[in-house]
Amino acid sequence: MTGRREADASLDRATDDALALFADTRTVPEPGPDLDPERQQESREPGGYFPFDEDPFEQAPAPPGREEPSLDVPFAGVRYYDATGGAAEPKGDGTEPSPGHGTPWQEARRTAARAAAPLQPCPRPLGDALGHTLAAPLAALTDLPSFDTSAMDGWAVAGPGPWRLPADGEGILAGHAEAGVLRDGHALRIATGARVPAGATAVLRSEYGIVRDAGELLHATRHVTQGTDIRPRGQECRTGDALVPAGTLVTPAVLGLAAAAGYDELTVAPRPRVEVLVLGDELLHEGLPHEDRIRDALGPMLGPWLLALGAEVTATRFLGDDAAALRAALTASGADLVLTTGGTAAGPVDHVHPTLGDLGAEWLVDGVAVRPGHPMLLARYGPGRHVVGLPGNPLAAVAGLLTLAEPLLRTLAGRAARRPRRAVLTEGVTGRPADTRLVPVTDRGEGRARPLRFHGPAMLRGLAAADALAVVPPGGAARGAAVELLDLPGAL
Ligand SMILES: Nc1nc2c(c(=O)[nH]1)N[C@H]1C(S)=C(S)[C@@H](COP(=O)(O)OP(=O)(O)OC[C@H]3O[C@@H](n4cnc5c(N)ncnc54)[C@H](O)[C@@H]3O)O[C@H]1N2
Ligand code: MOO
Repeated sequence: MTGRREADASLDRATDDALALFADTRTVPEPGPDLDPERQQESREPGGYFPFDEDPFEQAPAPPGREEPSLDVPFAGVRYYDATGGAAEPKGDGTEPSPGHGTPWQEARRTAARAAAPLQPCPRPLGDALGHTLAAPLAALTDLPSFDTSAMDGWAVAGPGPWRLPADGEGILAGHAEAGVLRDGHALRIATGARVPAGATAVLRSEYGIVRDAGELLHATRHVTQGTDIRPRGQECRTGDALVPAGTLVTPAVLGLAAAAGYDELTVAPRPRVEVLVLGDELLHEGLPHEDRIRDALGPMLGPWLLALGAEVTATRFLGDDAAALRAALTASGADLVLTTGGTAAGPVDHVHPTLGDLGAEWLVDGVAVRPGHPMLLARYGPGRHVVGLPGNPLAAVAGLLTLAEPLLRTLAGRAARRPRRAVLTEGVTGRPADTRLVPVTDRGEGRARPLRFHGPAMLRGLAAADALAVVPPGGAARGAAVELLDLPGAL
């Protein structure tokens, strides 16, 4: 235990330094638990239980026989596709890029962000604007408050006390102000939010006043100065002030502010329309996996995440491994973005590349130097018609969603880029020299992120326990190195 505490203390000390030196994350990994998916443990532990003082997601070396197959072995017969369109046959002359090469991860994200222009803004009623992006700055249509307002229940007073009260006990309620001038030396009951009458110099809270002389005179138990407990007109904003900039996501708070500032509708970028095409004959949509068939894990995941990314899912279609159906669905789609899952590699029924090639697609990103997810792709197959191909392995698909679909949707929806979040790793992460790694991590607080087990490309167990994906630069990162975190859409 002492050793662990000392290690934590030394990590704490390292945290600030490492965050300050964030740009330099390509530190050599220290020897430590091995997180390389090629060698990582599969998802079972003997008995399936963990002692309470152990974290079930703590890394552990892979027991023999449970390793994932190595990705370092070049594939025989793999087809490579050029970036200019169409499918290129393997040249077979040894000049093909080795699997794992592709567009560098950061460049792929930049390309995706620049692939499209923001959609045409449109007005939306407030009640229908949540989750959209403001296409114009929200400028106040009124001063806020729009009149001098009492901040407390009590009395509006004019000049120094004691003050004379009206014989009939009259007062002012919010929304019921009578025009009238309060004369010096007089007071009037007032409610929070009511308009302060002309002539009033302050509001005396009810707990700071005593009424004497048969209800005729008000005495203060605290000193009140000019303006006490009055919210002056325009205190929060003046008409025309920019309240939030264009590109802001319409949250419940933005809706409230817009209503307070006088809006009935907002000018927003429409949600990009996304059609999801789930490929694979092996997929089941209910019940237990059986024989050689498995449950579709992507259909249920992508819809909610796309919504959280600002998109509207117009349809989710299950096409099996049918090239003609894929071609027909792509051709018929009117979506801003078609998202396919599976079929991006070079297997006998991997139809995504050949079909896009047949449609004359322009390849914007064809493979990314990232693990998992390297076969992901982005192509344009007509004006304003984009397709992101996600690999079939579920964690690889999520890597593709956040690498290519997220920046493209952000641009289409006119959303401002978020400031990258950073954290230092509590464990070193190994990596291949040319590939960025995206590793599920939990947020340990104070800028620390703990890499999780069960992060193989075909696994979702680590991701389901994660707060974010850590972006580990090529070559890996040492314990204590600062890395960027990609928030998972559900946790935004
Ligand atoms: N010759 C090569 N083979 C493979 C390569 C390669 O470079 N050359 N890359 C491997 C990697 S890495 C990945 S990732 C996958 C990508 O393959 P595809 O995009 O073609 O996907 P599929 O082959 O259709 O499926 C892969 C895997 O994922 C399962 N899957 C598919 N869809 C779903 C779903 N909706 N829910 C759950 N699981 C799904 C599928 O059954 C396969 O097990 O290619 C490697 N091969
Ligand atoms: O490693 Mo693959 O790229 O499973 O995604």
